[in-house]
Amino acid sequence: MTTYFTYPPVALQNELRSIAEAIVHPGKGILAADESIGTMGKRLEKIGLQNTEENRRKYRQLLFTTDKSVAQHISAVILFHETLYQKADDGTPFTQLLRERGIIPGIKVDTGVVPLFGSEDECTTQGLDDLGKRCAQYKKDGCQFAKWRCVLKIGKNTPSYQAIMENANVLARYAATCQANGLVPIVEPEVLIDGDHCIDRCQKVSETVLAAVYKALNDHHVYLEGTLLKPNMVTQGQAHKTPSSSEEIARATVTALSRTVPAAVPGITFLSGGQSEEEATVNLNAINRFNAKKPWALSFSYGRALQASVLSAWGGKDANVKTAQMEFMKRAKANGEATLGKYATGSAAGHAGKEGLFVKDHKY
Ligand SMILES: O=P(O)(O)OC[C@H]1O[C@](O)(COP(=O)(O)O)[C@@H](O)[C@@H]1O
Repeated sequence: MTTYFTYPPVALQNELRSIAEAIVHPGKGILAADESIGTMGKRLEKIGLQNTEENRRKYRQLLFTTDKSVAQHISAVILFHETLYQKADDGTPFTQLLRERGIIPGIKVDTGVVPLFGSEDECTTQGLDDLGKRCAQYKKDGCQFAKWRCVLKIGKNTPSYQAIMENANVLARYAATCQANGLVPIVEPEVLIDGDHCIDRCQKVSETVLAAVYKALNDHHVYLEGTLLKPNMVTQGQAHKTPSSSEEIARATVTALSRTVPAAVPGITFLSGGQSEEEATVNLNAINRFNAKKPWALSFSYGRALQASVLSAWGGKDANVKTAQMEFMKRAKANGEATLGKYATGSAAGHAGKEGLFVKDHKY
């Protein structure tokens, strides 16, 4: 086995590291607004809107024209390809709106999940073929980071060796390609919440998956200081009978991460994965309050848990835009406080309340 390789140039290392560190600045986290067209359709359907390009544009405009003070809690936004090139009503490109607010634009670069042949309904994520070319273009167009999501499922026999190894390797190839083009890769191996498993099983699966991911990142010479991890929190399955407390979730999550994620990684930005807005905030707060060795920033990269109240307050009506933006501010502030372990439970009641955001058998 050869261990020879060349380090990326120092200037590239510094650039990647400083982008990653800015994203996980204390008190801040990421808005994941990169829902693919299909997923966005499901969100819009809930408020009675058609999944048209114009409705998707109007919704993202609402988010990105929120008062500039939102940048006290939101450091970065993940965009979908279509959104990156859209403009506000007055012609201002969305990327400019974000930059004016001091928010770093990023881009989802995977092209979705596909089944793994011969597996028990497991999948891998595709999009590697022209990734280098797309990353180079996205960097020119103002993106500073990228995201790629892999999905692992807990079942009696899953995740399988095949799924763990394939997804770890594809994440590593993606991460290396991003770094070669000046983009910080957000590495997202999501262990789904679907199932009736207990929290211990989720912890063991998360540890096994993360250990494989970091082995693959090392094999592919990925510069860890210029990466971020976007994992699931360690929780019981959605259909498990007894719920875990936020302290139990914090203990299991921090334990799994400390066993597998190198200290060189600057930050861990959790996905919300179907938790309600309040649960996602309370659990992040508990994770940050949990007393243990935690060498990385622990923050958020929430999609549903930052947007459920915004969407329901908006309801597709121009007259509700300001109220919906207030909801966004409220959740951003609450999660910002949670990154510091300073969120007071229940202090940011939202329009969507404690509504569960889990989508059973969702085909990602
Ligand atoms: O549209 P897709 O590809 O299904 O993406 C699903 C969503 O999952 C995420 O990775 C995490 O979102 P949640 O916080 O809602 O779990 C988002 O970044 C993304 O929008």
